[in-house]
Amino acid sequence: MKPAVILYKSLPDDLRAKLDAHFTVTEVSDISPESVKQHAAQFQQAQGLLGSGGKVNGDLLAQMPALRACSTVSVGYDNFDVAALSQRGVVLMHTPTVLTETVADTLMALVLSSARRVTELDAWVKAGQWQASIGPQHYGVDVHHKTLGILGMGRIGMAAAQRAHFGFGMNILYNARRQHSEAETRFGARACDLETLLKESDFVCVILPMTEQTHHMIGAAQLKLMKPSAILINVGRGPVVDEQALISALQDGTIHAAGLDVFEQEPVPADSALLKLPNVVTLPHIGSATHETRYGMMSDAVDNLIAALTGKIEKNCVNPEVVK
Ligand SMILES: NC(=O)C1=CN([C@@H]2O[C@H](COP(=O)(O)OP(=O)(O)OC[C@H]3O[C@@H](n4cnc5c(N)ncnc54)[C@H](OP(=O)(O)O)[C@@H]3O)[C@@H](O)[C@H]2O)C=CC1
Ligand SMILES: O=CC(=O)O
Repeated sequence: MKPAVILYKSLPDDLRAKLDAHFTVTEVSDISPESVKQHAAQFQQAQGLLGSGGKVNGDLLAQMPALRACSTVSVGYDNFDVAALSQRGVVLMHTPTVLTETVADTLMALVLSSARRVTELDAWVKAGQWQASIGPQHYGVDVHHKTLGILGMGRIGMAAAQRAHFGFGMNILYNARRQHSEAETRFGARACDLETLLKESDFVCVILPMTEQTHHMIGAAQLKLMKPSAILINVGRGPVVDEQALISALQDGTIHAAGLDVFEQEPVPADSALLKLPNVVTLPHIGSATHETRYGMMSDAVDNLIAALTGKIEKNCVNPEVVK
């Protein structure tokens, strides 16, 4: 008999057919308590869970006694209580690598659009306000040959450094837990402590996962260390930056501007002060959102679940220590 799985994300037809060939699939709209209650029998029997969004914690695990593997369509896994999964012997699979280059492109888009005021001036032109030659009040700041500080020199950090170094001749600083010799050799990147990175960077780029250690790693004190001309970019996770402190820093000129793909609450509330600031570029968490990359992520997530439940896990496992 094929293992039962819960799917909480719509898949393209070919990937859904592949999943159906291996599993008995119940598709649900989400994994909210209401949805779990509505499909209680299927959740009880499911050995696998595939999707993205929604918390997978002790409460959900209690409703899924047969669960053996989760497969998330994301690289970040802060929605999962990994300790609880590991304690139960449930493997967690994710989709690193396939999205790395696309997210680095998004980061550079935020660097360029915040420095050159692309979205602000686009709105200005479309509002019919371009009536005469522009003057200094519309100028931006240069990106090329400036200093880019990368907070989190992992897969995406490396891809961002590559773009900044070779494409824009930028100096690269980085902060991570360990030394990244490859970044130093290939991109001339310099390892430094957080304080030095904040003080010396023209662009501070946050590409960190959300963990207990990274929560509010950038707060009022850290923003004060940045240059008044500096721009903060966040493509990691919203709660790594204290959003209230960021709003104050943007309002009082502590820093120059920000480019944000992620927020403390998503979707960002419509009345957030961030949305009223002209010196902030906001995106709706689109780091990996291209047709090609989202397809690749879903494809990897399907393969990951097949490997975890019916084959051999060779990559993409968050908690390999539970694999028997
Ligand atoms: N906006 C979006 O759509 C997307 C956002 N993301 C986010 O980006 C994150 C990074 O992805 P990826 O590059 O693939 O992940 P990696 O695991 O490859 O890189 C994470 C980096 O963060 C560093 N790090 C982790 N904790 C700390 C800490 N406490 N202090 C300093 N450095 C730390 C790691 O340091 P070390 O190298 O020393 O281990 C590593 O360099 C994801 O976890 C996700 O949250 C990812 C994809 C899309
Ligand atoms: O935020 C996206 C991810 O893949 O993580």
